[in-house]
Amino acid sequence: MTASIIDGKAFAAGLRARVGERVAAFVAQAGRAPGLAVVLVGEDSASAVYVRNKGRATREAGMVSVEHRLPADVPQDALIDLVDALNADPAIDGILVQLPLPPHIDERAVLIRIDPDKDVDGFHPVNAGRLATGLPGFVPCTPLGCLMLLKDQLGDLSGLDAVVIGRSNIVGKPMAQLLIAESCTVTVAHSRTRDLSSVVKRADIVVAAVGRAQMIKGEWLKPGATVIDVGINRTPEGLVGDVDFAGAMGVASAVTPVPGGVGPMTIACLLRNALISAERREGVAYEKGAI
Ligand SMILES: Nc1nc2c(c(=O)[nH]1)N[C@@H](CN(C=O)c1ccc(C(=O)N[C@@H](CCC(=O)O)C(=O)O)cc1)CN2
Repeated sequence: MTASIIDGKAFAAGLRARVGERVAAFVAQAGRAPGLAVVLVGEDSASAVYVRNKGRATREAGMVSVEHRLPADVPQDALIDLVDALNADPAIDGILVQLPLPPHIDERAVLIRIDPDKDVDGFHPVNAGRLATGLPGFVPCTPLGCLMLLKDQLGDLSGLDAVVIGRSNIVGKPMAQLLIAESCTVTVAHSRTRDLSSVVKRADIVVAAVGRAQMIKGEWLKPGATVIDVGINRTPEGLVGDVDFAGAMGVASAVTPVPGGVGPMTIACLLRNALISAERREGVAYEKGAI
């Protein structure tokens, strides 16, 4: 069996185009473009690339991109003051603080300060609670992108066995919540999970977000499984995911590649969340689930 490759780059391009069309409709109704503020602290080179790409994608979709670059030694209070100013700015619909933050800054203290209704990253505990209880809110971009790819691939997910490997607040936990909401039977595995290969073997859907290069082996998979690889690991051989891609291709029915799978969906979903935030804030009518 050779699996099909899930083309996240193409799917993300389609989503960005749909967001762009709806941004144009928003501008016609509201008389202004949605505004997205991105805050980068420090010099992390991967973060700098992601922030640049976010700014470009935001502008290409017809939105206003506001970028704030702060030095690596910025005091936490100054970062929080900036978040407060963005919360109060009526032209800003979405606020994102790029992670990771330097070690002297308490990430949670910063994220909790973002107005939940401008929290387009979906990391605020209020939005985590809304997701867990089925209320409308913002869903973190990477798991939202994974879910879109899964639904595009499989249609109705109800009743399927899903294993999420990783329990971070950014990917693993919200991914599990999204799959529960789709009526999957969900197992969350992590570094203490015993006999991980047997847990993975049961799964129709595998979402790997563990942060270890090529850890999930092809022979661990159930034949015909759909595999979503969230990992971005820089190795001497180049960028690889958390899944042994070649091995998975011989067993699974569909696999996301790295690069070109989940990564591009993260930025496309950020644009979607920023647009929805602007629509909600301006009371512009939108069709739920249409994007
Ligand atoms: N505030 C946030 N910080 C971080 C998030 C996030 O969602 N919000 N996610 C990641 C980084 N990230 C976006 O910020 C991100 C990661 C990867 C990609 C992407 O397109 N990856 C490409 C490969 C690009 C490369 O060479 O690195 C791919 O997979 O094809 C986009 C966004 C951590 N921080």
